Amino acid sequence: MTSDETPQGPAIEVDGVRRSYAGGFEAVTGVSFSVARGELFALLGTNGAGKTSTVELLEGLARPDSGAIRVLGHDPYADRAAVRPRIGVMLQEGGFPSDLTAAETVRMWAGCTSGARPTAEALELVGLGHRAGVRVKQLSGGERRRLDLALALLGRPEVLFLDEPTTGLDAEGRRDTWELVRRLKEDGITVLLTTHYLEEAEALADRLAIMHRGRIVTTGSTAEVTAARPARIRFELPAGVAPGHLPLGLRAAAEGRRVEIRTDRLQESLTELLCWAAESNVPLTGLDARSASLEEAFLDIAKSAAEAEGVTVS
Ligand SMILES: Nc1ncnc2c1ncn2[C@@H]1O[C@H](COP(=O)(O)OP(=O)(O)OP(=O)(O)O)[C@@H](O)[C@H]1O
Repeated sequence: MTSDETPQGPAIEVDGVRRSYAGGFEAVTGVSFSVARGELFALLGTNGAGKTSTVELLEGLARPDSGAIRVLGHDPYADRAAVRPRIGVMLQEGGFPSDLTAAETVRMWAGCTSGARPTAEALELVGLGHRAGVRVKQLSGGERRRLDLALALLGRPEVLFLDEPTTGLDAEGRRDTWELVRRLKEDGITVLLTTHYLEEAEALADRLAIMHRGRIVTTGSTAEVTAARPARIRFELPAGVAPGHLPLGLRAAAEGRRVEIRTDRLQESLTELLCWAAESNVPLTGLDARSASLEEAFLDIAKSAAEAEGVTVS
């Protein structure tokens, strides 16, 4: 262990990082966040927000123009030899020779990984034990993603980078991967996840950051990110009862008999609505009350960021 490494310090620290590409386009414009050991942190964002550009810096594949990055206490670019054996990277496209079997692929990869798990263990870990002898080209898309994951886990990493791990998987494959990621977390692995699936971040992340145009627009737990967004109550009024009959305090938008109320005080508004319905003897068909989802928060954030830039989003 080197002097700059604190065992209890964050697994990842990013401070004021900027990255430009040839031609001067700045894709990452001053990003800061930190990820505690054993935490799962999700990096979300609109298309082209700069997630991949940021993650590549953390993986030591490029050097930031300015700002500082520490992964397990080291600069991942300057000190790549110290960091690389301790991280696992699951790429979006594995790109293996398609004529090799799953087991041969793992063995080939193990040849360049220090302290690699045995092949059978790596395949079992991702539920591919029974597919060891199958050629890569005969694996399903979901199985190939799991093979990508087996390779990322081969060196027993302390920090795992998952880039869109469930893209192309069906609902069951996605749930299986989530279970696996949860188990890895229970084993104490720190995970940095990028995903376009907000429900994936909602299901897995301890904390998350939403990026837009190279910067972090909001960060926190799902509950913190959604807390600032209004909750929603929906129902249908019976014929003969107009939305105008609702209590004045409830800001209701109506379309025919369907009513939607947006509120920052879900419990109070719901109580007010239910008391009114009981007193007035009005049945509320299809009543549904819920806090804002991460998806709503994300869409709101993307919309306000675009509006601030003068772009209209429908
Ligand atoms: N090699 C490159 N040269 C020039 N510009 C680039 C390069 N790579 C990415 N960019 C630009 O940098 C910006 C951020 O790209 P990046 O791939 O980091 O975003 P992202 O958030 O990962 O996007 P997505 O969700 O669409 O994959 C985009 O505008 C992209 O066009």
